[in-house]
Amino acid sequence: MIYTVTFNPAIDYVIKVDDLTLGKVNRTTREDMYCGGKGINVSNVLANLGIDSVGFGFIAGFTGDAIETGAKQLGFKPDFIRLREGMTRINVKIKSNEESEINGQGPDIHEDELEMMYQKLDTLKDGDILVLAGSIPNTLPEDVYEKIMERLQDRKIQIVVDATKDLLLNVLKFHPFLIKPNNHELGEMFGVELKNNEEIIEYGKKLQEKGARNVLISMAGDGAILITEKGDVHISPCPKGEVKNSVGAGDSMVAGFLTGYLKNGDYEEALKMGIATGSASAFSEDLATKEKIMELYEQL
Ligand SMILES: Nc1ncnc2c1ncn2[C@@H]1O[C@H](COP(=O)(O)OP(=O)(O)O)[C@@H](O)[C@H]1O
Ligand SMILES: O=P(O)(O)OC[C@H]1O[C@](O)(COP(=O)(O)O)[C@@H](O)[C@@H]1O
Repeated sequence: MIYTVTFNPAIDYVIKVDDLTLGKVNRTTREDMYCGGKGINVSNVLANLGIDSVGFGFIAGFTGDAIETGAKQLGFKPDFIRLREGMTRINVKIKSNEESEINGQGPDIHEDELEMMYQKLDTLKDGDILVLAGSIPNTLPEDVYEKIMERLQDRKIQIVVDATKDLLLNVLKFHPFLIKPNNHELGEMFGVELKNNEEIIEYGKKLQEKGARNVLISMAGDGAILITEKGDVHISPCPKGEVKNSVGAGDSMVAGFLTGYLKNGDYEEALKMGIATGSASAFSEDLATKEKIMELYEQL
């Protein structure tokens, strides 16, 4: 079974505003609301691709209720822990002349509530896949993903981590199966700006030296680079098209990669499915449908 963990789910409020002006009343020309948060997006797109998953995470308040109901409609099994106080965040994504995002910090998670998550994770078995994705509310220590991986290290569970900075760097010693920073996040981790593919590969390999097995670096409209545990480097462009909403493109790429990999363990196939799925989400208002993914896959 595939399990996704979203410590910090969100309602994504995606609005279009002509010529956003700070300090003035702006009016939207379009608004959409989606269940979001990185693990939830991965489960959503896996469901669109016909693959079952269970969504773990923390929810709170009426926005949390909406996430729980939404998950069932999206086609994956919600198994969220309800926090006793606070509110699942609403992340605002503004599409204007530029794209801007305001992501909330999320509700507090108390020690006993975190313990409930550890107990759920203790039920995972050899052969399961676990996706740890997204930020954590800022009341939690930056080593929480590390603690989860340490706890599971004796089981044959393939773990994917999609997070940034220390949350990601701290887990590398436990050899995650896959990590997926984007090129900017990769540069930030080392305090450098990466200007070309050679530099991206050089720094991607540093994450491998620190313990990651496969490193997938997404580069938005420039495609992605995969550095595999076998030492191969695959560089892939992505299809061209009209970008409608790139929120969740990275999460979609993770779902596509896993779907491709699960066919027969082939990394080139995984990358191809990852690219097609990421781009299918970027070219859609909502996340990728199977039909759109396969249309782009055929073009690659
Ligand atoms: N402008 C775009 N045009 C085509 N594909 C895109 C675009 N933006 C994202 N994608 C697809 O989604 C993948 C992940 O996008 P990216 O923006 O790098 O991830 P993240 O959302 O994690 O920052 C890319 O590798 C690509 O396949
Ligand atoms: O947990 P974080 O890092 O704040 O990210 C949460 C946001 O990321 C998303 O999952 C989108 O992620 P990507 O665009 O990187 O795929 C949104 O749905 C959500 O609002």
